[in-house]
Amino acid sequence: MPMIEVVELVKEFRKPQPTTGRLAGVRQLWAPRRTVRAVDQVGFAVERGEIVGYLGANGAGKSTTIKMLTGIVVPTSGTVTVNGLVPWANRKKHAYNIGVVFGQKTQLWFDLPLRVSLETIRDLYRIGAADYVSRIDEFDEVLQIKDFMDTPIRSLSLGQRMRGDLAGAMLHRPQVLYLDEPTVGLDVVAKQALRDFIAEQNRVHSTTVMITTHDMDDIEQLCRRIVLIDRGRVVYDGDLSSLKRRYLPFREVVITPGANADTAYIGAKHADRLENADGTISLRFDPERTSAAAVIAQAASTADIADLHVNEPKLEDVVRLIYAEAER
Ligand SMILES: Nc1ncnc2c1ncn2[C@@H]1O[C@H](COP(=O)(O)OP(=O)(O)OP(=O)(O)O)[C@@H](O)[C@H]1O
Repeated sequence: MPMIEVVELVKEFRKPQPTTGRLAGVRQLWAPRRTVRAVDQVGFAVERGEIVGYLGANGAGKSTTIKMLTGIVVPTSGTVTVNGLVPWANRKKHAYNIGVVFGQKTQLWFDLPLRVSLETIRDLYRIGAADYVSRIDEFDEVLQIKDFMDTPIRSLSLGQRMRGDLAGAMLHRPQVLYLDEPTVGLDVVAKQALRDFIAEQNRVHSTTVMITTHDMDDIEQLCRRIVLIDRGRVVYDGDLSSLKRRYLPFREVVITPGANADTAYIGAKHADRLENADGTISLRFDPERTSAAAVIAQAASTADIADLHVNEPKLEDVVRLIYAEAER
């Protein structure tokens, strides 16, 4: 049985029609309501131990889906089971199965030191004293939370707070971890610590992870599988490399000609030739028709080459393309 199973999930909200002109804000209160379908027949299954990137443009329906998976929001129709439980119907039992981190807001007690927040979580989940100590030691190895255990949450830097939040979310060893924009606003060092921690929890404890993020490095480093939604519907579900191939099927060899090379002859079969402003020449090819090795060998036989490199499609470009399509 999959760890997370989502079938024909729908969530509709009633929203006032947008109003414009004078006193628009006040008139909005009486504006007729319309139904917005934030999540539209979404379905997917996640196996234990998978890390899935749940992606989509702003307003695509990511957070609403995660809220239904965590049990905070009840769907309009459709079913969800997480480790065999319906999240909104079995809230208490379900809470033991999941950990949640929202990058935008903390789950910890703002005025209390991290230590007190973690001890409160320990007591809420009835974690034994020895387990608590060993888990804090384990978390500290990557997150270095012991450095600021006695600082109130409100005085922590964002990076420290997020490390504390992750420790709090994983303290009861949940089977599933939901992360909503976990690295937003963090510096590179803090981002890396978070990613290392998530990868390690997944590797050591087979924690199933669902992550929404606009940070493509999070995805590249953590997720092999992507579920992409657009206007509430799943438009792609598969591995990262196929996603790149589907949206950016071309690769290119970029050649810097030698000083005396006759650039007019640089080319290769099954490759389109583009002259770049910096004097380099791109040979763009479809990997289904030819290979980088063949393109390089032919180009090298046509002229003297000073340097070359192969450009792989970047996830960032793929996602930019998809999000731009979604906005049209
Ligand atoms: N409580 C709510 N009441 C009314 N409409 C809502 C509510 N929550 C979400 N929506 C609407 O549902 C749609 C999807 O929103 P959602 O927050 O799930 O998107 P998202 O993909 O998480 O976007 P973002 O990346 O901007 O967080 C949007 O049109 C949003 O305005």
